[in-house]
Amino acid sequence: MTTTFSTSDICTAPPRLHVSSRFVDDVEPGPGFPFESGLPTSVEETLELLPTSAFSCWVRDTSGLIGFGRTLRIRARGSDRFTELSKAWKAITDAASIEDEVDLLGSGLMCFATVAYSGESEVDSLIHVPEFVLGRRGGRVWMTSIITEGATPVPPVLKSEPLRRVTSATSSPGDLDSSSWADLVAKVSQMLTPVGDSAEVDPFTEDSTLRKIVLARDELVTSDDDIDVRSVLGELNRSYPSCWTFDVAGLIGSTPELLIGVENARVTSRVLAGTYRVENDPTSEMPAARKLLSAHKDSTEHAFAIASLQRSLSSVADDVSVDERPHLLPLANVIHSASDASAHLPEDSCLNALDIAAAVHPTAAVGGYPQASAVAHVDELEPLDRGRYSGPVGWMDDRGNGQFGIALRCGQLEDRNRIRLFAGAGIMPDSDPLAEVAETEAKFAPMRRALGLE
Ligand SMILES: C=C(O[C@H]1C=CC=C(C(=O)O)[C@@H]1O)C(=O)O
Repeated sequence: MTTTFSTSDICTAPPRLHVSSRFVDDVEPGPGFPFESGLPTSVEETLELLPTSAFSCWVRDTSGLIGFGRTLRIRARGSDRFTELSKAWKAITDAASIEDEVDLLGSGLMCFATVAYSGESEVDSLIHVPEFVLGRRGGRVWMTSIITEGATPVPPVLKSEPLRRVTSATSSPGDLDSSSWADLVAKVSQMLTPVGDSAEVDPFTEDSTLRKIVLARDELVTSDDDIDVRSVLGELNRSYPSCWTFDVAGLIGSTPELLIGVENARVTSRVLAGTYRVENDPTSEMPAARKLLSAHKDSTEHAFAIASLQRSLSSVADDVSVDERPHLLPLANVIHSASDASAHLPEDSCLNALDIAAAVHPTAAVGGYPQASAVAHVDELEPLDRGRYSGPVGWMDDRGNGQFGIALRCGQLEDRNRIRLFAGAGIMPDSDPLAEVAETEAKFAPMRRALGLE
């Protein structure tokens, strides 16, 4: 049974969780061995072992965390959603007893989390604590069990069930069709003030002139049969191995953008802004992408995204450094301009990965530039509630470590056979509305393909 708590319930009476992590790749099949037909050797084989619903996932290439069963869920809404969830998580971790023979990133007590983009959203932000976690990192496989004090642990025996590809999906426009969205792009680009060709972007400027706004659109995909989420995740992981493929509370996707990673006080982030649409093959189109992404519109858009991260990350971390020049990140559907950043948490910092995500959200990749004025306009101009799209999605542990991606290239499951897809684009003063529509089409492509639509 799933129990969803408010953050105040948790802080008033934190449940005592018992946590145990052990390796399962050196255990002989027999009593206590969790797999009916041997240790899974790939992400696909692992997905086949899961129930068709009620699981969570954060996987990149062959490493990651897959949770199933539910020990508890915590929800929050409004502008304090980050602080409230973080406080509740700290209360839980303080009360927990943990045995962790694995001691790898993601072992021990952990939770998955997904946070709404806006404090105005009517969608819950959630922490989800699974009953079991299968982890794979550095060639090792482990299992964690997380149970509430007094509950009897029932060790699982996982049976394989083939993934069912989605074959009967159809799509329809969401809140705005593409031509109304193009009209909105045209209106918004008129509201923005260009910067000069040679202007440096100063991260610490107090200038509030509006330069960039990210606008999103949605699309509804419905299928005759239930959507086998395991199959969607398998497709995404296979086609986008360098992205973080996730499913948390039915928010499913594969994001190329790491908002924040925290590992033993080292903070990392991957900033993306500037997009080239791949026509056929990303490798042969790299020169064309380089040309487009180094031109004024995309290079300024990228500079805004870096400036915004530098400013917000400096408020919580020391030694913030960003790549001197962006690099190209080729994916099957698009090529992005990307910069990697790193920083260190001060020794006396008691912030966890969710706190750091809160400090940098929303970046210019999903809000705009400068942050405060852009965000107010997004809420006012967009007719849709983004829900958890473009918010932080990922996991964290009891030591403050964790990884949060920006929930992009994703959809929110609304029913067993219905999912709402989201995609957005950074609008600049010189944006061409039809090119921005085409860019969002390219950003829908990973989910559409995984749902059998393209
Ligand atoms: C808002 C999205 O992408 C962002 C991330 C990378 C590049 C972007 C761009 O070039 O506009 C967007 O800022 C999305 O995928 O929905």
